[in-house]
Amino acid sequence: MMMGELWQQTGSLMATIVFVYTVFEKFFPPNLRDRVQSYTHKLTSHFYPYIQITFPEFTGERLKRSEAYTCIQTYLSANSSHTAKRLKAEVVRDSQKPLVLSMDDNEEITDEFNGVKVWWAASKTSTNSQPFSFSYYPPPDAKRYYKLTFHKSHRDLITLSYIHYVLQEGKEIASKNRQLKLYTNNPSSGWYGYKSTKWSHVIFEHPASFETLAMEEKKKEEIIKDLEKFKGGKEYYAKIGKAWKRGYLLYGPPGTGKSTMIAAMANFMNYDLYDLELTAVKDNTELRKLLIETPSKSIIVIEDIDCSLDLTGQRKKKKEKEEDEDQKDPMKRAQEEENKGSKVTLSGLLNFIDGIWSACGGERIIIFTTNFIDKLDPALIRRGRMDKHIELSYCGFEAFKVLAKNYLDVESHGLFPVIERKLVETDMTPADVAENLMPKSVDEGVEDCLLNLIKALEIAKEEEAAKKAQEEARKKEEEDEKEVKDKEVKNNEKASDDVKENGFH
Ligand SMILES: Nc1ncnc2c1ncn2[C@@H]1O[C@H](COP(=O)(O)OP(=O)(O)OP(=O)(O)O)[C@@H](O)[C@H]1O
Ligand SMILES: [Mg+2]
Repeated sequence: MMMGELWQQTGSLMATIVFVYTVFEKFFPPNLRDRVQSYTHKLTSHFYPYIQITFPEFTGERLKRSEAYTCIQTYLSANSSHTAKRLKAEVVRDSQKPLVLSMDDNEEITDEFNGVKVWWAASKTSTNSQPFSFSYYPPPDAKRYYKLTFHKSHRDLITLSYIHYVLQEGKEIASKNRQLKLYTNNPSSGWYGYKSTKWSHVIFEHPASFETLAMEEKKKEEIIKDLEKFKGGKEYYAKIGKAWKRGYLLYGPPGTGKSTMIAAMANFMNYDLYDLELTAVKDNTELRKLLIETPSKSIIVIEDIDCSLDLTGQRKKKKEKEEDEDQKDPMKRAQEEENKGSKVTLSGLLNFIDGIWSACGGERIIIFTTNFIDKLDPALIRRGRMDKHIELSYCGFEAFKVLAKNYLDVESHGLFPVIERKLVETDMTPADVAENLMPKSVDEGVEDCLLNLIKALEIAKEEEAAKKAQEEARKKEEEDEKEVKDKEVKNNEKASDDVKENGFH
């Protein structure tokens, strides 16, 4: 205990002073106490070799809750729940833990930093005007604070390093414990009312992780390393003079795990997700306002970017449309323009990704997904904007093994070699493989499920072959038709040449 340490270290005189001080603090009215405190401080500072720093819960004129106090509380909660004898339990908003334990008022614990011992005390002062209060509960206007005590010979170490370390650790622990959120953008018509916001959120509780994600092990490790490097890259990005952000382009057929990978990334990084629905964004100004509001440690996602907007530069049958437009009455045209929705342009999006706006907040990941990478404008996906392109493809044997472990809890089986062969011959998405691995009834065991998958792979192969044959037949038909047409054209040309020749004779 702190008191015991002081007895040993500063002798009985000091202890007496501290004892008197404590008695005064507990039993005397505030105004008298303040005076006594002032005298005892003067007296003790002659003998007392310790420095004390207090961190009040509320600071400033508007009494904002101090960020330092919150960080210290989190740090001490993580460290004190094993050592402190009196704890208080609270339900904290947005925390993953059902109950958060922290040291109770007037409790003290010790901590060590680089071999140096410090003392933390959770205290409160009362500004209650009543001189004596015997109520069990603290008065409503009690002011809480943490008090850090350390020997004056360690002044620099504590003030320059330890406090910084505690605040950083507190932040880190809080960010690990908090519940992740999934945000979606609101249409701008609802941005400015009472309590309205640009983004709505729900708690994000997707169970996806890199462990359960079915893909080649090597590729998975590469992505994990890339994310780790990004997370710890604050200094690196500052050194190379680049905004601390990273862009990923996930592409592949439907059902290959693009959305699942985004969820796994959010869980791995412990970042909130901002799912940006571009079709609900009217123009580039709105886009900028939305993106500016995304804080650091967030992942901004634009799914199916090729479908979201006219970002590919491939305007559908533009000429036909323009001709139609010319004949429309102007009122109707204006109304349609209004209803058409988004006018976000490729350059608007690129400006944000590249521009100075994107640096606000820092530590942000931007992810685009698409089923058709070839459809995208190269400007959108060039390296530097989308730093890493990740292909998610049909299920290979390695990916299958992950799914078999997830769904059936098996790592090897006599049927695995058959499945390996069949997966090479047939394109099946991980989503379909997973579906086939799921037991269809309570009686189905591992082998039944694997046999179901083999059957599904055989059917898929037959269907693929039939489709291929159909496609080839269609192509052949087209070629035959073309040949007949070419022949006809040639015959007609020959006939007209003959007529011309005959005419000259
Ligand atoms: N690689 C994978 N690993 C684990 N599960 C997967 C994988 N791919 C697909 N799945 C399973 O299939 C379901 C659909 O996958 P997901 O939504 O991630 O596909 P997608 O690539 O985003 O498809 P789309 O292009 O249609 O959006 C998921 O819920 C998941 O259970
Ligand atoms: Mg998806």
